[in-house]
Amino acid sequence: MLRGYNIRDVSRIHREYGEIVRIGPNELSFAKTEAWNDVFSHRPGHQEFYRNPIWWSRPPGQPSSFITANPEDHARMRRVLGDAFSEKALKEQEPIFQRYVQLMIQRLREKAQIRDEGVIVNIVDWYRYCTFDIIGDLNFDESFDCLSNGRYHWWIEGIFNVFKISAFLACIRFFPWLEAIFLRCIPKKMQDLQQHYQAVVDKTQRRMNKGLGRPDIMSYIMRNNGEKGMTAPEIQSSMNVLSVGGSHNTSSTMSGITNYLVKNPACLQRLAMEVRSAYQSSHDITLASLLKLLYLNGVIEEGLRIAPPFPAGPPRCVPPGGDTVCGEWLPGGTEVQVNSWSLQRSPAAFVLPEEFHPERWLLHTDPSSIFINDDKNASQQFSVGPRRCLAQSLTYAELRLMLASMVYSFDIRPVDNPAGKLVWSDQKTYIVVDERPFEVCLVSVVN
Ligand code: HEM
Repeated sequence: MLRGYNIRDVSRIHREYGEIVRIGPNELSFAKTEAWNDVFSHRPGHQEFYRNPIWWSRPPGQPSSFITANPEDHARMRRVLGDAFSEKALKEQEPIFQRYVQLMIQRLREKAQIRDEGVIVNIVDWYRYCTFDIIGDLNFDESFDCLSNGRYHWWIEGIFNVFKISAFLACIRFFPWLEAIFLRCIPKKMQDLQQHYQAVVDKTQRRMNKGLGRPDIMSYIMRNNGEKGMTAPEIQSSMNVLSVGGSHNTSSTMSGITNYLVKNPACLQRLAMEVRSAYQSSHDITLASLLKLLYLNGVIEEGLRIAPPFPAGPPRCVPPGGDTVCGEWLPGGTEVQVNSWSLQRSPAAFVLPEEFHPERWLLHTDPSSIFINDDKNASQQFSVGPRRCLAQSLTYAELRLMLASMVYSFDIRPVDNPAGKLVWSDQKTYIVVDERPFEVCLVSVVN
């Protein structure tokens, strides 16, 4: 786990020993579609499988958020948060998404126009600039200004350390007595973590002081926060989680998709043709119109399947008293995970699972497809059940807008150097994919 190869190790164990394997003294991994329902969905007569505290504990010194709350508090918080991610909210928030995606395109065009043969950029950085600027605006009415400055805000640089520290803490929690000792040994890191968190507390307070004025995430939280609402510390801590989860996962998915598109030029060409023939001008690209672009939507589904930003799936524990998963009885407290990486690349679920084929998601246009029997329900990057991602529509909208705007405005070409040849699936994972630089050449298209 500390080497960052846990996902691939578990995947290898699944290939060798089957769909249900033991990966720790008290831990099972499932690579079976049925397990999504058994572990995550609400099953009448069954208790909820609780979030595994080894992975989901409150970071030291921080209050509980919707991620770490017990079932009762979680339901209360989810009620408050829910409307912020409704279709109505998304429509109102569209100008925020448009502003930053257009700014990303404008900044990249400025760079690309300097030389006819285009410009080489580390696209991982640019997608992160865009998604973090969007979430800063959506959460706090304060962009992180990465796109305008062309570099990371200090708060974002700190996040990549937080993932590694969290993975390390999770390893240590397997030996509970070690955690307290470890935390005492890294006072500087703990101070950084606290300073990082305090910045969100301050941003949250500044945004709350502005009131309900704009239809961002905070305005919905404030509007819904009646008598049975969230406390100020719960809101601050939840905004912290949303700032990280609401940006890093999306930019990682965009980088993964771009990596596979560049290596599959026929797919990239088909996508560019679909997008460029659908619009007269980049200003016509709206969230509603993007829903109609079938190939674009297939590319995104395939990207989420083959380059998942959260490859392990959310870890859970069997409730007290025990329960069954995929027909197997497990005692209470058994740690379980549905290993999305293994399942989404399983030959039992998908034809040609290691290859990038957006067509597999277009069956309604091609009933003779070789992908007709693919088990689409195996790919569940947003999870299922009462704790599934609240922002699925928002995320798809953001991915569609970013990807369509990129291929509308640029020819994206491969770069013949180590960063250009990055193999996406070879990267390490510390809870999320530990992305390396990935370089592409962008050539401006005159539309
Ligand atoms: C590709 C992008 C994303 C992926 C793969 C993703 C994945 C997930 C997953 C797997 C969960 C469930 C965790 C669990 O069951 O324990 C979740 C929950 C959640 N996510 Fe996302 N997410 C993404 C983007 C976003 C964005 C952009 C936001 C907000 C701006 C967001 C907000 C949330 C919220 C509020 C929950 C609710 C969890 C709960 O009820 O406890 N996510 N996400």
